[in-house]
Amino acid sequence: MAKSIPLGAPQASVKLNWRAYLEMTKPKVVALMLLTVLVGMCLALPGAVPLQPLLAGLVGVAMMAGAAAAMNHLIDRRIDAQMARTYNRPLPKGKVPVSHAIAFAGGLAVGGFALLYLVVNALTAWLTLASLLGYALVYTAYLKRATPQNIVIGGLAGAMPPLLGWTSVTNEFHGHGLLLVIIIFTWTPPHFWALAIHRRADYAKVDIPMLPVTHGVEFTKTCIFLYTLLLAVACLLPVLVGMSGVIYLVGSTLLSLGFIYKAWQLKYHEQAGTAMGVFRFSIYHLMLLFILLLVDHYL
Ligand code: HEM
Ligand SMILES: CC(C)=CCC/C(C)=C/CC/C(C)=C/COP(=O)(O)OP(=O)(O)O
Repeated sequence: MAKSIPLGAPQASVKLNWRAYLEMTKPKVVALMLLTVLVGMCLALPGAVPLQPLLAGLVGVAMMAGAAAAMNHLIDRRIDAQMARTYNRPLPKGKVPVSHAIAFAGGLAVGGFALLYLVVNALTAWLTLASLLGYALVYTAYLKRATPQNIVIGGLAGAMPPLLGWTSVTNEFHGHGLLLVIIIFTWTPPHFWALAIHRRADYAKVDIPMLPVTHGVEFTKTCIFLYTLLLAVACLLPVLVGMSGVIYLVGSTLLSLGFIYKAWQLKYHEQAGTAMGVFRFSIYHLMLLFILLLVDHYL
């Protein structure tokens, strides 16, 4: 009987820790990014994607994106502790010591870079490192606290994954890969600002100059609406350059109309929960858009 307590307790705490480390990598965000990496890889080649760069590329980008997310948790731990959405994160809650989080983020970053550099190619390794630094340092440590355009500029780092997939299997830049980056880049402001409207008080409390705090909710709604129009144009680019066909055209047009409608509702007919509805829609929009690109490519 006396033995069952010491045996049970460490198991429980190891399990708890494992979840805390996973949480620091923002697994759902990284999962959607990996879908865009995969689509970048598939669209880059007419036939089957070779297995080695496919697997090593996905794992390497996942490790470096997870490292960037853990660095974001480290840098933001003090403001996270004060916001209702984030106070429960592993670092503010003391579930992971800061020194362990630094080692975890550093280890993931070095491991991911080495994997990409040695097994995939140097171009992808350096581009992924630039994305990591763009998100963890340029966005999190600087832009986030400096300007309401923080997520517009910083969004470039988060938009890079399809290009990272493209270079993983071709070892070269291509304009078509950049088009996919432009789509995610244009998608990011309506994605984030919808959430920022809902969480405006959180950001105001910790003095983070998000657009609804600095320019007001009405102005932010207008910007969201205008960005959904810009995104609809960006989503047509793959068809205009001949990369995608009718299946993608029809599907992406429906998604664009849906997003524009949601943003219109937010601007002119907001009810409780509309802003979070736009935020959730944005995630399904991007996921379905990239699935459509894939389906269209192979059918
Ligand atoms: C600078 C660019 C971006 C900003 C500022 C941003 C911001 C956010 C924020 C604040 C959340 C809420 C997280 C939470 O509830 O704790 C979120 C959720 C999410 N974001 Fe973004 N995001 C960005 C780019 C991206 C990109 C590029 C992707 C995917 C390709 C993405 C996919 C997601 C997903 C899937 C979620 C839901 C996560 C969950 O439910 O746990 N985001 N984003
Ligand atoms: C290598 C590579 C592809 C890097 C990309 C890294 C990455 C995980 C980007 C995600 C963007 C994101 C969720 C931003 C939110 O940060 P926030 O600090 O505004 O939100 P938070 O308050 O929820 O932390």
